[in-house]
Amino acid sequence: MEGVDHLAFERNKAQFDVDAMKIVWAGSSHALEVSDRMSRLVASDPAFRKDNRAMLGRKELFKNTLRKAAYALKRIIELRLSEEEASMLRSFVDEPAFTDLHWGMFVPAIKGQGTEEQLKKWLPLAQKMQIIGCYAQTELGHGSNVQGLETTVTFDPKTDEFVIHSPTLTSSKWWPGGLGKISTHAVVYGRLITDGQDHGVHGFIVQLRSLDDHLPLPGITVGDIGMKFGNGAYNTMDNGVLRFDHVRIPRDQMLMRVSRVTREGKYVQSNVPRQLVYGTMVYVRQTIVSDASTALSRAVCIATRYSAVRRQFGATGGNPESQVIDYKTQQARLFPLLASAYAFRFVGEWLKWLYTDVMTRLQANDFSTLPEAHACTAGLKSLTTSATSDGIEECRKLCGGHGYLCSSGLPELFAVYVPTCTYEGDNIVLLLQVARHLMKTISQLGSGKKPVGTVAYMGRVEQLMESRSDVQKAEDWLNPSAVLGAFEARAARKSVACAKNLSKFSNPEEGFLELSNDLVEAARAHCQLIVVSKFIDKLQQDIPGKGVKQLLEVLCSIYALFHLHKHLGDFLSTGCITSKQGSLANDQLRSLYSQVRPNAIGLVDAFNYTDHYLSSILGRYDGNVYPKLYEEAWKDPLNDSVIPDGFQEYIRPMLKQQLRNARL
Ligand SMILES: CCCCCCCC/C=C\CCCCCCC/C=C/C(=O)SCCNC(=O)CCNC(=O)[C@H](O)C(C)(C)COP(=O)(O)OP(=O)(O)OC[C@H]1O[C@@H](n2cnc3c(N)ncnc32)[C@H](O)[C@@H]1OP(=O)(O)O
Ligand SMILES: Cc1cc2nc3c(=O)[nH]c(=O)nc-3n(C[C@H](O)[C@H](O)[C@H](O)COP(=O)(O)OP(=O)(O)OC[C@H]3O[C@@H](n4cnc5c(N)ncnc54)[C@H](O)[C@@H]3O)c2cc1C
Repeated sequence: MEGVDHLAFERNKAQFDVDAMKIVWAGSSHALEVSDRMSRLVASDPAFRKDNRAMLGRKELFKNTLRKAAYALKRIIELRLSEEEASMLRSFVDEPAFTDLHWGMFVPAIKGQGTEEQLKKWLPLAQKMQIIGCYAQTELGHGSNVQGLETTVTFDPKTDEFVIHSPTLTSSKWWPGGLGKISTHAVVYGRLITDGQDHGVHGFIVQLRSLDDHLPLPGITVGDIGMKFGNGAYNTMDNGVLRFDHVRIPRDQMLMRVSRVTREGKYVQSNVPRQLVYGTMVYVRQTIVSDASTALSRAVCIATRYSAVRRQFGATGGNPESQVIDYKTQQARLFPLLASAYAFRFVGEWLKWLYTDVMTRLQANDFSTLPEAHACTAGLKSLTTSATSDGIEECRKLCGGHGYLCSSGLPELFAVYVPTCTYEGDNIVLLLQVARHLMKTISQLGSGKKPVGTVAYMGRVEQLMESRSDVQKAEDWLNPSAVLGAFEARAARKSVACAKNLSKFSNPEEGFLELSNDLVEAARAHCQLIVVSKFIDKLQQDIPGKGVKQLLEVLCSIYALFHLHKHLGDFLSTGCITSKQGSLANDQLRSLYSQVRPNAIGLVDAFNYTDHYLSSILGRYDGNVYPKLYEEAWKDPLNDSVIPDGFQEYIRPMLKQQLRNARL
């Protein structure tokens, strides 16, 4: 029935102030107001329609993305939107596009690695979109190992230029988004060579295409790398290939904040650490953590609403069948994902703070927190994107057969989301970076250097190696200090075990390779501890609204106890808890799921997503699923005609032949 809220009875069950929770989710009343306004603006404009994406061929799909990007910019200018509003509007357009790389990587790379002079020259051009840029780091043969890049950038003192060259096939730039067809410029990473000396990888601003006719400049070969996973999905993006044949750029197009080359060809390093060349990745990894909460909450919103609509079995005495959300197994799969979405939101908020703090310190030449920022962004990017990818797929399964339909919104969400496990650093490679940080922290404990930030607990390692949980009854697990104690002890013990095993190797690098699986597990345990502790920290804040804080406490406990249950082997084998305590945690989880149940719809409504943004019939706000699924089926191009193309040509003759054979 059109106009009827089929989920109203669920909404009436909520025991908390949903509007207040919306503010907590958005981060502030201001952020909620802006995101609400921008999402409605996009949803109400037919130019941003996206329900036909899965049906479009690559060329049509891509052209459509270009149209939307140009139209979005036109609206941003017409409506005089602020940077914050414009960025929100682009995110609600919800279609991967070259603009993501322009705003998300090209502009930040210039901002982070350019000198004042370079900022003055390039930023206005990029900000007004008079040029369009991408981030060209990865090569056909080299992605994770940035130091292994082959592209050469050789200084020619005669002309005061750099000569960029792709010496081998494997040195071809491969993957950069926006590069394939649209970008006019790129920040290109290559090995800087002066006077025959290789100074390692540096970034350079390079013009790729003419601003007059958009043709590649001399010496440049550029194109798209081809279709990617899933129909529609990430194929709106022109991931590209790029080769240089001795292309010349002026010397002042080297990004020179970290180091520079003088007119005479002398290589001069500034006082900032070399790792700042990797700064753009740190920035983007931080944004990816917040985006994880957005992607996961979308999937959870769809699966939760549909689980309340869907009924199976249990019809007794003329009553309808049971809502599948009432099955304990459904709750045990769904509610930890709901809790994870909130957990990632808050750890994302904290990571943004950490990043901003590091940036402020860098301005004052304080580089002390850079290793912590690198380890946290790398580890949390890895943890949250892996969990979100798995979570989206779990949500698809939670929706049964209908989840497999494109109109559920889940296949496309998965296909667009899953490469986050690879881009901006493969998730295993990044966890190994965290492990290095942990091993270094442990190795420095004896020197009296006090660990700070997220590794501060390592300073209590002796106590944590001995500690025993004092949980005696299920409710004791609601105590944040019981949870923190267990997670800290597990993380510390896993790291210490790795460090002890590493010390048995005469060659530490060999040991690191041999023990890398254990190191990855230790890094994961450390990252889970960060998520749990930042959720607990969030709850120390003043959170207004009836029942809001109480529900967040429930979700925090679910996040922690679900992981304790899932990784029980870790907690038991390291002796942090007993098997009895493990089973009490499980008892507590069941009770927590029951507390979430009446509030489940309210908790996903608090994400404040429009139907346009969700693009899911199963996740419709009004729960009017069946009539809309039925209606949608008839829109499929296969249903344009009763008899499909190809039937007369192939199937009718085949049928006839088979009938003839049968009569013989
Ligand atoms: C339904 C439809 C839904 C639609 C939704 C639509 C919404 C839009 C969706 C999507 C939009 C997408 C927008 C985003 C697009 C992203 C595109 C992706 C871009 C990319 O992938 S860019 C390329 C990224 N590449 C990588 O990440 C490479 C990974 N590798 C590395 O980072 C490094 O090589 C390394 C860290 C693995 C190793 O480096 P290296 O060998 O130099 O280092 P080590 O020797 O190990 O360490 C040396 C030293 O440096 C420290 N270090 C390393 N990295 C950093 C750093 N980044 N910052 C600071 N410090 C660093 C390291 O710890 C060592 O320190 P110590 O010496 O030990 O102290
Ligand atoms: C959709 C998408 C968009 C992208 N956009 C851009 C872009 O805009 N700009 C850009 O420059 N790049 C981009 N990339 C490239 C991306 O950054 C790389 O693919 C990523 O960094 C992973 O590197 P790789 O492909 O070399 O993987 P590999 O390193 O080859 O990984 C292959 C396997 O080897 C394993 N492995 C590698 N090294 C180690 C190790 N040391 N120890 C243990 N295991 C290891 C990995 O875990 C993985 O299982 C994009 C990629 C994708 C998929």
